[in-house]
Amino acid sequence: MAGGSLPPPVGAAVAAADAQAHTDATTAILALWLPALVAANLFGAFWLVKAWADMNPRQVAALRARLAAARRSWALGALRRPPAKRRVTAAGPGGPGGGGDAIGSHDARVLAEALEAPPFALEIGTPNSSRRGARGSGGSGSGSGGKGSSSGGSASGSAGRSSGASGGRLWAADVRAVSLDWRGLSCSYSTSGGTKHVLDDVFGAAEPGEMLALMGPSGAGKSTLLDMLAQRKSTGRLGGALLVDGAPAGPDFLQACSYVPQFDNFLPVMTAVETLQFYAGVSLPPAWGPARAAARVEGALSEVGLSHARLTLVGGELPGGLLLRGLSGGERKRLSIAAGVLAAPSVVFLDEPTTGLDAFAALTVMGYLKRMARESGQVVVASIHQPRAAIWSMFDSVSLLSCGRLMYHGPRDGLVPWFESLGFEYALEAAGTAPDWALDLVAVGSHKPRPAAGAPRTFVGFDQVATASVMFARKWMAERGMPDDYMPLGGVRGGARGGGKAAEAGPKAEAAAAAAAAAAAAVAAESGKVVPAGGDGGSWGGGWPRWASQGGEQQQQQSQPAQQQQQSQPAQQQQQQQEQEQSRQQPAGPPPYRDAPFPPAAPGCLPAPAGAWLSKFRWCYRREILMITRNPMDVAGRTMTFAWVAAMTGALYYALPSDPTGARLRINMLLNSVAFFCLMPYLSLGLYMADKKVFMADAAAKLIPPSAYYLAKVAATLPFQLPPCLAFTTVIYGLSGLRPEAGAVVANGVLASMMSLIAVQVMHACAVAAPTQDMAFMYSIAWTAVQLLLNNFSITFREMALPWMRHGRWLSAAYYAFEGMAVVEFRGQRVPCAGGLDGSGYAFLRDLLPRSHLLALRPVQAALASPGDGCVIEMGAVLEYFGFSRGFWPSFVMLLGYYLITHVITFVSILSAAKRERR
Ligand SMILES: Nc1ncnc2c1ncn2[C@@H]1O[C@H](COP(=O)(O)OP(=O)(O)OP(=O)(O)O)[C@@H](O)[C@H]1O
Repeated sequence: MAGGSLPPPVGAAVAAADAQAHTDATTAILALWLPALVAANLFGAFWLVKAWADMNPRQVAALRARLAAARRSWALGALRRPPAKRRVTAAGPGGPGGGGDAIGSHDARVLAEALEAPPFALEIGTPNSSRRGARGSGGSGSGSGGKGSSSGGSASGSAGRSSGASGGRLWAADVRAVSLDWRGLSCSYSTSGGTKHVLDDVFGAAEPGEMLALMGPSGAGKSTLLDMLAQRKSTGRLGGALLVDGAPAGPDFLQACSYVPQFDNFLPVMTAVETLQFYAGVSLPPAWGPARAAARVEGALSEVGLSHARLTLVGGELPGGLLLRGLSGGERKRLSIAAGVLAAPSVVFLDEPTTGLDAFAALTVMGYLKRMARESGQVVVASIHQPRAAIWSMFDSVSLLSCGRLMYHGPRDGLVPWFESLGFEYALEAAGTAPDWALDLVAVGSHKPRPAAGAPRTFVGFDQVATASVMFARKWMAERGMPDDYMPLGGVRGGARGGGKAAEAGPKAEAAAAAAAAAAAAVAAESGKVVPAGGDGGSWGGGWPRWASQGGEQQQQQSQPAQQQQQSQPAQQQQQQQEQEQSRQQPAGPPPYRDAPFPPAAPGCLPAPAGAWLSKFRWCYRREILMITRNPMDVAGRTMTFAWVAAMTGALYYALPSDPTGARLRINMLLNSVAFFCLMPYLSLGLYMADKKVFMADAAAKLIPPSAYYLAKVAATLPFQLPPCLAFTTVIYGLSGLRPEAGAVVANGVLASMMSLIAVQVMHACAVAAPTQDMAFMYSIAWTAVQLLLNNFSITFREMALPWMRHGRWLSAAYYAFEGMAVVEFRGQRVPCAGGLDGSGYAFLRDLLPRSHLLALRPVQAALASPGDGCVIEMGAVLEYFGFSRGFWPSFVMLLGYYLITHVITFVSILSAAKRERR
């Protein structure tokens, strides 16, 4: 900047007034920033200590005990003697606190209990037969199937509360025993390569107290089948029927079953007991009341052997990378199971419950499940990979899949005999355990070599798999006296499938079918043990078993080539209506499962019991509070970061002068603080992404209505979002010495808070709407760029050459906040200039008008130096330059509208995320 000589200011009165103003401003500065900074740090420190205390209950209990002991000693005057050392533990209602040793011995005890009697030598084929007898359903045996399936569904409810089963177990008395029967389950996807069939005509059944293993090579369709049975599947073209006690599963089935995912979504910062309390709160009927729910929680902890760890954090990685020590893998899995069975479901589905566990932990977990099924009559269906012998022996029955086809369903001990009957040889020494052998046998794929001469034979190719599945279907149906019209269809349905590959119609498929027929004939001829049954004996090699209740037309409908199946929607609807009409006119006959849409009811449309919404809201709110306050990076971290960045920024702009130079710096600082509010919420993006995962898991389990979740989140987070922002703006305001009027301080704080809330909300919306974290970053960066560029500062809207770009102001919350804050700061503010321009102001004019001879003239310089007692500078001129006119209220209303819109966008994104399948 060019220098310039400045005549000395004149006017003693003006100088005195300036000095007084300066003193006042300094007082205002000190009155504002110091308390704000101290308060922010105390606030952050409080939550930091609280987070530590909440997450270390044992240490806190020990500390308290020490303090109490010290107080007692002091009271007794025995301070001189050191108190005797004693081990202090946090004894909770579930039992005394324990260390790692206790966990091991406890596991061993629980395992011993689980193994104590029948589980490893179970009666095959008729598990829990005494229970079924007690139910009085008189027909739910696995042999009934089809028409005769379990007609006594309603009676089973009460009878299922087997008194003998309870044995003191908490959930046993509340479990309503049910039998399941699934038929013709199919799932296919439209892919770029054509229709991909991942499940085809899968059937099966499970009885109360039965433990069923879903097995198959990778990609065989286990998870898909599990999801369909658990009514969680929402993508793909689904077909088939699920019967519960002989009747098509209704919406209430969702409430009667629970699903334990492979990977839980527990919050690392919650203890085991808090986690179960939450799940009890959202899954138990409100009518239970707190006392009964609490008893159920403690009982469940004790059932799965976690009483000793009730106060242990779940642990794991917090968003941001902080690792919390917590439950071991096996304990976590048991907690998952406890959460799944809290509401005493009739059926428990588990996706790979042993994956990731060591051998002993896996055995312990399966031991719990076995005992639970045996004692409470729950059906337990678990997908499992290569179970070790001890675990295998706990299962009553097994469903073996390959390439989406059912290879076997039935008693565990029937698996080997079935495949032996097909001509495959099982030798324990060479093949390992039965499940290992069966998996090797049915796994097919391009990389599977044909067995060498003399080596044990296995399936090679999808065609053999398809053939064997047809043979098994016939055997299964025949054994159960299923309707005669259940026949494999003759001919080829246009698709050869294998290893999850998309089906292709056409000559290739026909060739495959021919090969299948040949292979089947070879297998049958070689073994000489299985003779294809049915009227179309020669055609089974390429055909598919089909459920058909009304003869040929319906079979035809299902056996159409893929392109014919994709009829126009109205035509399909018309046909469905006709079929429904037909079935109504025929009172007798097979159950109308074929007409039942799958899933039977729109997920998430369960009638919520009265008071359930409020109760779920309360539990979600509680969980949110724990999540926020226990993560040191959340409330505490954010508040302190805001406060210290504010202190640094304020120090940069310390005590800005009230002159034209000061005006420029104030404008810069206001814009910087707005930009800061746009950037700081990036701290929360990871938190929101992690939170979304938790919500989607709960939504998939239909545990929490999105509205309850969202409102609870807003209610819990809002009070914690405001303090950091207020601390930031107050510290900066004070240090820089902005307009020292109470109204201006409040207005600035409100506008800054709105800007901060909007930015945080935008991050939340991006996290929810984006499918991945990278995409969420892209969305947020796009928004931030708009805020930083379109705020009327570096280029004003009227200066933009492209007029349409000016409409960008509607997207810029930063613009409204900046405008409002600038107007609050400058409107109506007059700075006395009786003392004349100071050196920098004069130099500024010289820079602005370098060639002006006027400024060099002595009279002009004298006038600038001493313009007279009435001289004032109108700071509002700054606003005119930027074209700012909206004051506090219009800016506030614009920001409020913006904020509400971001909430609407977030909520709509949450609704859409809740519908997405979580796989
Ligand atoms: N949305 C989808 N679109 C296309 N194919 C899909 C889709 N979801 C699943 N699949 C395919 O369905 C097949 C079966 O998947 P599924 O997860 O049920 O197998 P799995 O037996 O559980 O496998 P794993 O043991 O490896 O988990 C796989 O080939 C998979 O690629």
